[in-house]
Formats: sequence, structure tokens, C-alpha cells
Amino acid sequence: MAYTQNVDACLGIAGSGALEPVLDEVRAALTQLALAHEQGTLPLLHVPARRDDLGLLSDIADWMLPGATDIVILGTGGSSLGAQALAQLAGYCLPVTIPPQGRPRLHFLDNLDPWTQADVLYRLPLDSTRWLVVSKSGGTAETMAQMLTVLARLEEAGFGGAARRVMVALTETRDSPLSRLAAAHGLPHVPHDPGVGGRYAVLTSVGALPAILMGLDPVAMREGAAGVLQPILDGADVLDVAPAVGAGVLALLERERGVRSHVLMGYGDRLQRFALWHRQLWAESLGKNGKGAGLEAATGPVDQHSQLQLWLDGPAERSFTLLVPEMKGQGPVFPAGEAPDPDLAWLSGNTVGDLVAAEAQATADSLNAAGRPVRTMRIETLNERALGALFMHFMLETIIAAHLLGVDPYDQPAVEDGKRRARAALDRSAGETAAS
Ligand SMILES: O=P(O)(O)OC[C@H]1O[C@H](O)[C@H](O)[C@@H](O)[C@@H]1O
Repeated sequence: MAYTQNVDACLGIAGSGALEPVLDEVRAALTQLALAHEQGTLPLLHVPARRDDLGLLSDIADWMLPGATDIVILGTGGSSLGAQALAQLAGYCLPVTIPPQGRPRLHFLDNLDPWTQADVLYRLPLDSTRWLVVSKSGGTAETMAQMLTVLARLEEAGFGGAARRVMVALTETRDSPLSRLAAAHGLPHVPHDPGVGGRYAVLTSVGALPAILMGLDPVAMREGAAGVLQPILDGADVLDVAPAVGAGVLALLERERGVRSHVLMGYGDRLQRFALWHRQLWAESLGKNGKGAGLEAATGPVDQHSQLQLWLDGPAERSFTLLVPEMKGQGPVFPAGEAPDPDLAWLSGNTVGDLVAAEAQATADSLNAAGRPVRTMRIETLNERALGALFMHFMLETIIAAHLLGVDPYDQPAVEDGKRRARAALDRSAGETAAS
């Protein structure tokens, strides 16, 4: 297993006997998932075994990479966060990012900001920058706004007609603004799997193409995911299905212990975007009909210095999942022998990884001592296989949590209202400008 999960401390607080009735409900969710796999009604469950799409993705990467100094990925939410999590594994999106040897710089434009957009358009070398536009619907306002400004800038800079040599569209094969623009400009098209929702799409081309561009192995990612799914397909006992146990325990804490928010805290820099990816997955899948607990993304050890006081001493309404990669012995060593300062003698001979590992353990112990429920997930080696396994773990855990909550994990009806209002506001101001 690419990771281990320990929920003993949560059960110590919630009472292990209380889990059994929840597990009965979880079993029903597992039966539904196994059936959905058998009947092919949930394409997400078939992605781990897919290989047929990878040839096209490699061809596209081979086409994009030669001569590229910069790759910009346009897309938001489910069209970006999974790839960002993968990027941190490859050494990108970190506090100090030095692109791996021979690889281009990588930029994710998942937020829309007028100044960032201007910087991107006017400060990146247009002749050696490649653009990957990702949108399942092909109509998301922010992504389309970014794409339009890139196309206009290429035109302005005299690269008119060049979009087809520097830009790729990843979207569903159906009529949409993005697919129409792609056709008009002759852009290569990578299909977005129509049966897989955006926030569940990281294992598909949405994560796999960026992974290949970054030099990661998408097969290992899918193999890791398959390993988490397999016990469900095999009809294993619920206690041997890690996401099932996870969902059951979180639901138990919500029901019996008044937990209203779950903190996902990854240790080290490389799980920060992963936690953001999961935050969207959880929030959009479960926040419905007045139901759904929150999901807070945190990074250790840095957030110990900003959040731990509240977590330990504030309202007892949170659960904690610590994601801890094995890092003992990793990184630079503090010199052994006599310490340069007596107050720092305790560090001598240890590595940076030893310190971070000790801090993770100490935080778990402090939270436990304060009666706060902690689940610890340990990752043996943080690589594509482990990340694929964790992606699948949290997608399944979320789907099972939705079953326990009685909500549909695959839609996000409330989000549409804000989009409609933003569009109406701009339409109105266009009307007013025209009238004045
Ligand atoms: O991939 P897209 O269709 O552009 O959607 C990007 C994002 O936009 C929306 O607002 C949805 O709420 C998200 O679930 C989605 O991931």
C-alpha cells in the first residue's frame, strides 16, 4: 500500500462501538460502487485501468515541449488543482521553484487577476511559451477570459495565426465557446472524458497531460489509484477498504462529536496543493441541502504557527487528518558535535526531515492530548504512485461520505447562480455604456 491510515485516536474519542452502525451504511455504499463499476455507470472507476488515451497525450506533449521555455495552464477548479498537486511532486509550485533540468517553467493561471494576466501576456517570451487551455464545460468565464486575452496578445504581437502552433485545448467534444474557438484557430484538441466530473478528473487527461509535460509517469499514478479501488471491486471487508473506514469515521465524528470541519494538513511543501484539490472536491460534492461539514486545507509545520492555538484551545469542532510523507533522514543535516548555540544543541546531527517528522508526531500527540480527533496517514514514498493512491482515496471517501449524508456527490447546482449574476452585471453595464 502506498500509504497507511490510522484512525485509532479518532475512535478513542468517538468510541469504537459507535462505528459499527455507520459501517453498515458504508457497506451499502461499497456495494453500489462495485455495481457501478460492473455496469460501467461511473466512468471514474474505470480510469485507473485505462491506457488507451496515453498515446495521444504523449504525442501532444512531444509536440508542445520542443523549444518551450514556459508552459501556461489556463483552467480553474477541477481543471487545475489536481495538476497543481502533481506539479508540486515534480518540483514546481514550491516556495523556490527551479524547473527540473531541461524542463520549461510552468505557470498555472487558475485565478483571474488583471495584473497577473497583464504580466503573463507582456513578460513571458511569446515565441517560446506554450498554452494549455483546460475546461470541461468549455465555457467557464475566467478561463475563457484568459484565453481571449492570450489570442488577442498573439495577434497584437504579430503572431497572428500562430495560436495553432502554441496552444492546445482540453475540453469535452461538444459545442462550447472553447471548442468553437479551438476549431476557428485550428488548435489541437484533447478530449475531456464526458463521464467524469471536473473535480474527479485528475486521473484522466486533465492530470495526465500536465503530468507528462512535467516528466511524471501517469501510469504509476493510475496504478496507485487502482490499488486503492481494488479492495472495493474484490468485495473486501469494509475494514480493509481505507476510504470506507475514513468516510465512516469522519461521519461518526460529525454525528456524535459535533465535528463541523475537517482539517487536512500535509507535512512539507509538496502536499499543499493536494489539500486545496481535496478542499474543492469535498466542498462541492457535499455542501448541499443545508448539509456538509467544512474542509480546511493546511500545511505543516508552517500552519502550526498560525492555526494550532485555535485547534487546540478553541471550539472542539474539528477533526484532523495529518498527511505525513516519510522524511526521516531526508534533507540537509544539522552539523553534529558541539552546537553553535547551546539552545540549538537538540538539533545536532539530525536532518531537516527528522525535525519535520518530529513536529508532525508532536502535533498529533498534542491534538490527541487535547481530546481532538486525529487521523494519521503515512506515505512511504511521495511519488506518482502514492499521489495517485491518495487522489483515489479521497475521491472514494468523498463519494462514500455523500452516501452517508444523503446528497449527490456529482453536481454543484448552487455555484451556477453566482456565474449567472456576474454575467448579467457585465451585460447590464455594456447596455448602459451603449446607451450613454
Ligand atoms: O472545467 P470547467 O468546466 O471550466 O469548470 C471549472 C470549475 O468551474 C465551476 O465553477 C465548477 O463549480 C467547478 O466544479 C469546476 O471545476
